[in-house]
Amino acid sequence: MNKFIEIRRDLHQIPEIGFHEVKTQAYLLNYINSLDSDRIEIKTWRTGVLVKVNGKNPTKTVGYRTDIDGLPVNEETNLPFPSKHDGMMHACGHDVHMSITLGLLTNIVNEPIADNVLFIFQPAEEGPGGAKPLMVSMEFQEWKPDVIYALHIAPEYKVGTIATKPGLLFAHTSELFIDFYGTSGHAAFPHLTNDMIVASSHFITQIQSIISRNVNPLDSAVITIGKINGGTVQNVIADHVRIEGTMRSLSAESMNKLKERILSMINGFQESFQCKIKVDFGCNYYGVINNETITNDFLTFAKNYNGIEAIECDVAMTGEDFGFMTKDIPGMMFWLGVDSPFGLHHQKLNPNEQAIPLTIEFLTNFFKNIK
Ligand SMILES: CC(=O)N[C@@H](CCC[C@H](N)C(=O)O)C(=O)O
Repeated sequence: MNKFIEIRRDLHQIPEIGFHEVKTQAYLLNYINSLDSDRIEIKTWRTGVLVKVNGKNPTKTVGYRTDIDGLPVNEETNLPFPSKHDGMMHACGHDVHMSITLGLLTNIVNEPIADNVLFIFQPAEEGPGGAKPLMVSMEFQEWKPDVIYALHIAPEYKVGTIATKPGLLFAHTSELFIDFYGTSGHAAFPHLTNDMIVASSHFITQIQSIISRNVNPLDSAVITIGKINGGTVQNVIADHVRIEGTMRSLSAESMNKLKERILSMINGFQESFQCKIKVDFGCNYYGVINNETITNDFLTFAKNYNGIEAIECDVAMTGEDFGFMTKDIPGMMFWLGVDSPFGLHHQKLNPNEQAIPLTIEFLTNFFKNIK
């Protein structure tokens, strides 16, 4: 079996959530240290790893970033190498991202290019966000790349497909955590209580009108509530409900509008339902904005590469803290086809591993041709 498919299977078994990637970091360091080259310099940053491969005749540093965290999803793939961590899974493909990065790193170490290459194994992409604090760290600043690349697996595309576009590729995001506090009591005497199931249910439906009535229809936004918790038993009125969600928008202005409207609805709901409501916007990511020239050059190379079908895709409402990197450093991200019948964040996500060796070979050749 291909060595990097084996590595992907090892990493698949040890998913860890953001800033807890302890076993993952140890696994990565163990592999990177085995490369044993005097061109390599290694630093750790929290649970992440930075690896600089010094070039033969460098005029710049080219960055390549992979995320390394898993998700709190209960795996149901039936694969022979399932997650060993209960309730955790690499359901966003970061195991595939890491193994491709290790393959590219190995090839660049074996056949260095002219420029330095910085490999960034970044923690906490799914939350609370590793890119922003990493970028202000001394470790990153000392080796800051001049240009930066990254990929994300795309279950909906066939293996061999690469999709991207210049400009906005991934949306601006903000998490949304809201707690409703009322008064509990007997289910038969609602007039003596203040029912937070009723208040939060109205709120959940009403916030969807922000999308249809407050956001410019020529712009786009999404509000998704993915989790509701509240109440104790069927005949007691709930005095606390917590809802958890995420918001997406195509513009930073619309994201501000979403937050503004949520806050003003909260004021109204506190008044009309006579309750206390607390909101926390959690982690916020800037949209991934691909540099025009870098992306067009990448697409031209990919379109002419044997075995790759390169297409220009639409913007997606997914989020990525790689957006903080493309905000500051010229760079680009692309979707990589992995042909899984189940999508990102699904408990049955099953990427086709043949994408791993193919992408390592493609990226190695691409890096050799970076001007
Ligand atoms: C590629 C991908 O799926 N990214 C995540 C990023 C999540 C950011 C944050 N935790 C949030 O929920 O807003 C996504 O859900 O798009």
